[in-house]
Amino acid sequence: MNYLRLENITKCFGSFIANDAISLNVKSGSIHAILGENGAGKSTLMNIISGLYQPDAGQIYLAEQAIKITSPHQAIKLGIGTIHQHFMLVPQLTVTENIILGTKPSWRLNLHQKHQEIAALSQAYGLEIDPTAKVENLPVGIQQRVEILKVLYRQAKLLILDEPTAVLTPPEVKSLIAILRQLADAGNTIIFISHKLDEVMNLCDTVTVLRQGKVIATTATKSTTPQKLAALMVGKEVNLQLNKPPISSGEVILAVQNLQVADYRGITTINNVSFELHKGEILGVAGVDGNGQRELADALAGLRKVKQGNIKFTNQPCIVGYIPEDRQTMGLIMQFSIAQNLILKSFKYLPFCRRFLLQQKAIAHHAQAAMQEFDIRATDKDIKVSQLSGGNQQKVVLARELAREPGLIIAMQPTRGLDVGATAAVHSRILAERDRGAAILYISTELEEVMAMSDRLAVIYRGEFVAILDAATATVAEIGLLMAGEGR
Ligand SMILES: Nc1ncnc2c1ncn2[C@@H]1O[C@H](COP(=O)(O)OP(=O)(O)OP(=O)(O)O)[C@@H](O)[C@H]1O
Repeated sequence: MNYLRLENITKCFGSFIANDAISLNVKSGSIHAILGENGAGKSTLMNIISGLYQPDAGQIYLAEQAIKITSPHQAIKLGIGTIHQHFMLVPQLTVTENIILGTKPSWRLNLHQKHQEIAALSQAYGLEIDPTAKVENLPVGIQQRVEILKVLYRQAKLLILDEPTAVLTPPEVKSLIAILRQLADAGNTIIFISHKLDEVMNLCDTVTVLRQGKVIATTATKSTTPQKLAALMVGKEVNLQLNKPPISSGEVILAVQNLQVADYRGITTINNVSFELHKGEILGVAGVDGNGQRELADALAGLRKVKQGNIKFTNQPCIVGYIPEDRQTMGLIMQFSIAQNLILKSFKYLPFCRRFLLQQKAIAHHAQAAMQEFDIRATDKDIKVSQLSGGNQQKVVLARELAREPGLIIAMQPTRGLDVGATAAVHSRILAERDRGAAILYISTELEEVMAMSDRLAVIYRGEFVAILDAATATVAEIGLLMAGEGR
């Protein structure tokens, strides 16, 4: 039986057709993947199913009943639970408060009891969390868990997960996959949006590929391959192999000695970190999310105070390109246009500013060139970045940070949310920066990615570099142990 059936769903933004007569059958108790390039229309479609957007045309059937989903609240009442790509949490509230927010309160709210309930729920699903912690103080990976628990708390029958593994560590991904299989076996229906083809192949029963707002194909995962899926998404063959030229590194660009950095609470989260980074070299930082990566990156970018130790740039001045972990709060001004975001670090200088006046022609020209080079898909350079798909927002950050030919690049999860084609493009672009002579710190929780990209690989655990290894000879097993605080 089809649990969800979409018939000719169409959604336009102005003259742009984001979803073009999409028809889709999602079987009851199945895990159904939706694949597509950045901007293909996946999130728009999911926003329609979760009641955030109203379609301009088409019909939705739930358990073969024609329905209208007029609001997110109604979607929840219908048993549709969505975990969005960008979190929908209230940062100032605690984990428990976020989870119970919007649910029907009993006549007297017993927060202590609710904390216990959430703790039990999180333990039952292996998603450990402190129910009393404030969400704004949690790392991205943990915030994701809150989103998942929020949906599970509401006992949704149809779960929509928009790139849920993008922020999870390999063990967390493994446990999430097991949870999702378990939920599907128990009769829940799951829609899974991901750019990770291996995950789709491992987890999902069926996959639908979207391209430019249209359904291109629907197929059983067992009768396809990652290569075929990539080609369907992009419309041409994609090389999924990384082509890395041999390293030719030079002088030391950055020397870090006994670095100590505290987090927002004053608690030391980077301790005794020392390393050197050379011209033309990629030093990877592998580690489980929340082990001090964010504080390290912020300190190197000059955004966080150094408690002890020192950071020395040997060539002064050194332009630093910083690709932060969270593009929406740290990387972009969401209400600014693409063109404005692209000059945030250079608007004071020529050719963008002359005699205190912004030079609109130069800004427009720069935006057009960057959009072409980084394949930023948008109808116009002047649209707000809030209207871009997640992947295209990330490309705006990359385009801005790499434009000034930085001597040091700090890249934190630079391919998060990018489709296979865009990921391959970012990898080759960062490798080209390395060949140009940039020193690159590549921080990622994606172990295979960081191993493939790096020349040397530092493993971070509880704020310390527990080892710096040659990436060519290090093994996944060895790094996995070090990441877990063992095998030192
Ligand atoms: N509110 C909006 N206003 C205008 N255009 C929009 C809006 N939301 C989405 N779009 C456009 O619709 C298209 C589809 O976007 P959508 O977010 O659905 O893509 P996606 O497949 O989820 O991409 P990604 O993988 O990058 O998240 C994009 O070109 C985007 O710019």
